[in-house]
Amino acid sequence: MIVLGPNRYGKAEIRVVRVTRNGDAHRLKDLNVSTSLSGAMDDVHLTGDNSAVLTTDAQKNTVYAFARKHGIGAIEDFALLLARHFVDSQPSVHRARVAIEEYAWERNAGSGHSFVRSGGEVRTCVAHYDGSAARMVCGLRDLVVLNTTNSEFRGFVKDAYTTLPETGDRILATAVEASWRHAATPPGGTGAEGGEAPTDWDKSYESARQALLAAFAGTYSRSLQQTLYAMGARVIADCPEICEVRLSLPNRHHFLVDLAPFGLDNPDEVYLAADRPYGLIEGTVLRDDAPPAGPAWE
Ligand SMILES: O=c1[nH]c(=O)c2[nH]c(=O)[nH]c2[nH]1
Repeated sequence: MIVLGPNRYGKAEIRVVRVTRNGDAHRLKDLNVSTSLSGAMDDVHLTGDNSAVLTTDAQKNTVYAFARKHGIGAIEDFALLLARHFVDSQPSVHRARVAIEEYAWERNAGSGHSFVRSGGEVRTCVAHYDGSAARMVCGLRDLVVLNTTNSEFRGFVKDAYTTLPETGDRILATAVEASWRHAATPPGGTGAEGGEAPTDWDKSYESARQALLAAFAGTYSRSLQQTLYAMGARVIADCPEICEVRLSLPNRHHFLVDLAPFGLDNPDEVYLAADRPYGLIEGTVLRDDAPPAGPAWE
């Protein structure tokens, strides 16, 4: 017997730039939106009957039309708006997943209409909606951070292949990829179940980001693993609306260069920044009473 397993479909990477023109002070939102729908799609796959299909082309058009009609505030609100629309307007669509990346721009030279892309950091969110519950995962990637001290690494296993020397002081650097889960949001609302509503997604994002940065800077690190836990725990402690944090931290190794051949010492001043291979440290930090994640991470 051959059967159809889980399936979904949508439009990936819909690039939308929305300009809001308030007099001379323009605002810019630069997004990459991916939609993904699932539901009563068995016949589409099994018999070629497309009557349940809301085309990926229409999904793309909806993103542009909603950008015009509703504007774009916090990406989380835009993602929820789209996810709810697809499920609530189409009987064949039972679940929607809307993922958004936001690229940040800042004003250029104080101008109202000139912008400069800021940082490398990208803000992310993934909204899920199934007609009754909405789930939100927010996050960021490419947040590059570096400590010039307060990082050691020693006491590790020494097997036949271990050559790494122990160090009591090294550079610790990483490009943070983090995502954090909010509790389920009720239909029609943007808040979290249990009264701790992230009604202001921008504020919630900013406090999670600040918590990650503060923990990275403030932790005396005995390993990147320990720093990872400190960063996740700080987000959970500082942001009551967040119940789970997942982190992926590439260890951006900085090796002291041997300058002895040139008759020079190197008292922790000149490093080679290696790009690969790199250690990849990943982990999840969560409240022990976190509600079930459902499809939030899918
Ligand atoms: O913080 C670290 N964790 C490791 O597991 C590891 N492994 C390694 O070679 N260097 C490091 N650094």
